[in-house]
Amino acid sequence: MASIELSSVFKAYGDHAPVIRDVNLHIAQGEFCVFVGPSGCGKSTLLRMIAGLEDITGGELKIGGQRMNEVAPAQRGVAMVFQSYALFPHMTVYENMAFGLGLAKVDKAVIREKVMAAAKVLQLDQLLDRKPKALSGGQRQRVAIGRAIVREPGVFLFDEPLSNLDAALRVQTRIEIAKLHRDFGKASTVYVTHDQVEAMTLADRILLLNSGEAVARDGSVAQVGTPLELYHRPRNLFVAGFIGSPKMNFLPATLVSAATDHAVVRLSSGETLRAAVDAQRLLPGAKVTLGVRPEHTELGTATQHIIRPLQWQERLGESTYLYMTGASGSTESLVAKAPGHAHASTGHRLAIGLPADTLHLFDDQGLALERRIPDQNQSLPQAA
Ligand SMILES: Nc1ncnc2c1ncn2[C@@H]1O[C@H](COP(=O)(O)OP(=O)(O)OP(=O)(O)O)[C@@H](O)[C@H]1O
Repeated sequence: MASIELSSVFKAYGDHAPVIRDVNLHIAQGEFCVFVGPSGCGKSTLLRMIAGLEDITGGELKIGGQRMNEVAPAQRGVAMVFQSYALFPHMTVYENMAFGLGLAKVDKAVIREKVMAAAKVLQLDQLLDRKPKALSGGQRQRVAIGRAIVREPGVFLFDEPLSNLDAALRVQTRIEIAKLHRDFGKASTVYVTHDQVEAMTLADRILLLNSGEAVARDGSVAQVGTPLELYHRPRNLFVAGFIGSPKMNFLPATLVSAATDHAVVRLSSGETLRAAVDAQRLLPGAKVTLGVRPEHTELGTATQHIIRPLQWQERLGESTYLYMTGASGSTESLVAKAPGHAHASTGHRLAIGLPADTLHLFDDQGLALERRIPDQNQSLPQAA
């Protein structure tokens, strides 16, 4: 049982540019925190620094209130589950799960009790005599998780544990990990993934790392927050573009008028739109970027709308993605998510509704203006 505290944590390999810059984060005991970001942003490095598998160049790491920078991995009270499973091929499932406890000289009867209990939870009890090569990918990953569970660590660290599984097994194992955390939720968990669906569904809080934009920001924190905070209130263009699939549409625009509860902007097509944001810090004429998620567009003219010709459509059954080209004189494209029964012919001019309270607005530095929207949580009524 342990909290994790990262203070001004920094990592550089030799003379190369830092891969982690100034990360400050407090993960409460029992919290499930997901590190997410594009390939190469440094999320595995940050996890490995917590595990003790990478040195910390600067700053401080505390686990359970104790400084850990110089403490050996085995003494940190953490258990790590790797993408590659890292099972011993010559040992059975039972021996793999018992190995760490054996090293720690735990009594054999106690080891047996713990391994059998974990095997039952993970539905491995019929497979204990098998060697890893006789298991499926999903079963191997369950053994790797079981090996971590039996140690009853204060901190669980997961490094892309589902990457080697096929799509269906990923979903199933993701749900199993969420249930395990709910049922044994005293341990703090840090989970690294580049998959935003895993991040959204598993996390109490997400830490998104910058990458690929300005080099000076690589490896720094883009935003920390609950999954819905990052989705509804992304702090900047990078976060807005990373969270959500298909990605948020970005349309260049010019500010026409600004107030504390709305802004009016003109697109390069000449169309004007109102956005429910606090725009008082900007002056009319400012260059801005309007953001709208494909799933928040509405077909038709019932609300403020823009007209765009249809270029392409993808019919998925449950929904249809409509890909529009820019209006004449503009190059930007737009993706709208429509109901599955919707379809149109290429070249048809469609009215795409963009309600004011679904829009995001970013200044010329890419920073979001605060949205003036109601709380996005809606409690469902309970059936009698
Ligand atoms: N031993 C090393 N020496 C020098 N650079 C390294 C070393 N290990 C990692 N890096 C660099 O550090 C950066 C972060 O790597 P890291 O593996 O943490 O990224 P990641 O976000 O986990 O990416 P991925 O999702 O692709 O695994 C990368 O640019 C990588 O090339």
